[in-house]
Amino acid sequence: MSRSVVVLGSTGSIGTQALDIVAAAPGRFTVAGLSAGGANLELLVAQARAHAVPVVAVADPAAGPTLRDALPGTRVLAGPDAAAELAATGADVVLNGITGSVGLLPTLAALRAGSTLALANKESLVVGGALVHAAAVRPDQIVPVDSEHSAIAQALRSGAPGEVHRLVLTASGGPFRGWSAERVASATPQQALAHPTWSMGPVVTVNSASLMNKGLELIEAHLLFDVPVERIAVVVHPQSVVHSMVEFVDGSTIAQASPPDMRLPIALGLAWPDRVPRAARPCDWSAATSWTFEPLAEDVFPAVGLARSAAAASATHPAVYNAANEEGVAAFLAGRIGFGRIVATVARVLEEHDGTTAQALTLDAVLDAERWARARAREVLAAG
Ligand SMILES: NC(=O)C1=CN([C@@H]2O[C@H](COP(=O)(O)OP(=O)(O)OC[C@H]3O[C@@H](n4cnc5c(N)ncnc54)[C@H](OP(=O)(O)O)[C@@H]3O)[C@@H](O)[C@H]2O)C=CC1
Ligand SMILES: CC(=O)[C@@H](O)[C@H](O)COP(=O)(O)O
Ligand SMILES: [Mn+2]
Repeated sequence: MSRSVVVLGSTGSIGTQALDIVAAAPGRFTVAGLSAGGANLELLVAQARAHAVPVVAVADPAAGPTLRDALPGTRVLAGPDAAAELAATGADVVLNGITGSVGLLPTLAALRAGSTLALANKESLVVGGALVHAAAVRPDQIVPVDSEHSAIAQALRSGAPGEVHRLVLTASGGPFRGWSAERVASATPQQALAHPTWSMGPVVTVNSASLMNKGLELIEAHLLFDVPVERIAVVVHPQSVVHSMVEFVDGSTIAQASPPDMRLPIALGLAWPDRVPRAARPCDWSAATSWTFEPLAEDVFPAVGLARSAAAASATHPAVYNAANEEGVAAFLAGRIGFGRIVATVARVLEEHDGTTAQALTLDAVLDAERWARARAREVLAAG
């Protein structure tokens, strides 16, 4: 039977690839809804027409009338809550491909509605933490789409939870691998946006360059697989073919390998636990090739260490880690600050955060921490 799928962030890198997968597997999926920010209405309209989508959501309230004119017969939701409203409609699968912690409420809404959450929007899990788990109404409701976490989920099929010794996240190292700290500090947006192996949206690409992406992924892995951060290692693998590994207690390591192509983990996220035939090309074993692994230069890239400290500090520190970074990335891409100030600002704001002492994390506590971190980061960034 066809699976109904809602795609949040349909006009982005994850969203467009998800719709490619749906189009390439006729009869397997039905698109039940699309959502976007509103920056690319032409594409959103074209997608809605191509997939005969019954509901479209857009964050920009001013885009509502344009969409209603262009899509007669389609229900249009417009405004900041539109994505969460769409996520709550009870589709079989909600793919969250929104960028940033603005994806938190849609993530919670999808889980509460009982939909399988195919999660690319790692920020919502990192900032929401225990809240996200508490919103789930059944086990295994969250299926990772992030390539590393998809790799780990696949590798975990090889053993029982008690047999897992540690998780090993691979990192490409980004465009500044091998650079000195001084050189990294003055990198330009153009340099930061030139990822060596993946073509992705701008925020995750800059996060890869600063290794903040790997810090977020460390916390994401801890939350998804319930493995303490001390038992999650990060290793640099510049080819991005081994997407991560699980080391078992007997010394066996199971790795997942495929050329860097998000269509594979997206397809698996939509079809989990099944695989979609020909979702992506496999490795070519007929050509000579080599895979290399090296330690992360933690002195040049402190972001992963900061994530370890944030995860240990309190339940609201991860939200602060992410919010300060989102502010830093926006300022960097707007040309207001140098690259080195992104992570320096995250470190400073984390240090100043009091953290929650409450037993149970609440949504208000997360949103308060976010608001405080964004305001404080803006002050620090403006002060120069
Ligand atoms: N791209 C990749 O290969 C990978 C991405 N990820 C993660 O997936 C997520 C998406 O990344 P990516 O696709 O690269 O990002 P993009 O910037 O390419 O796309 C972001 C999407 O989110 C939409 N959007 C922005 N704000 C809102 C909002 N308030 N409500 C609804 N939609 C909104 C955008 O719409 P509009 O076009 O209107 O702005 C766009 O469709 C991120 O969390 C990223 O870290 C994880 C692994 C790999
Ligand atoms: C494709 C994907 O999952 C990205 O999150 C990827 O991880 C970015 O690569 P690096 O962060 O390892 O450079
Ligand atoms: Mn990733």
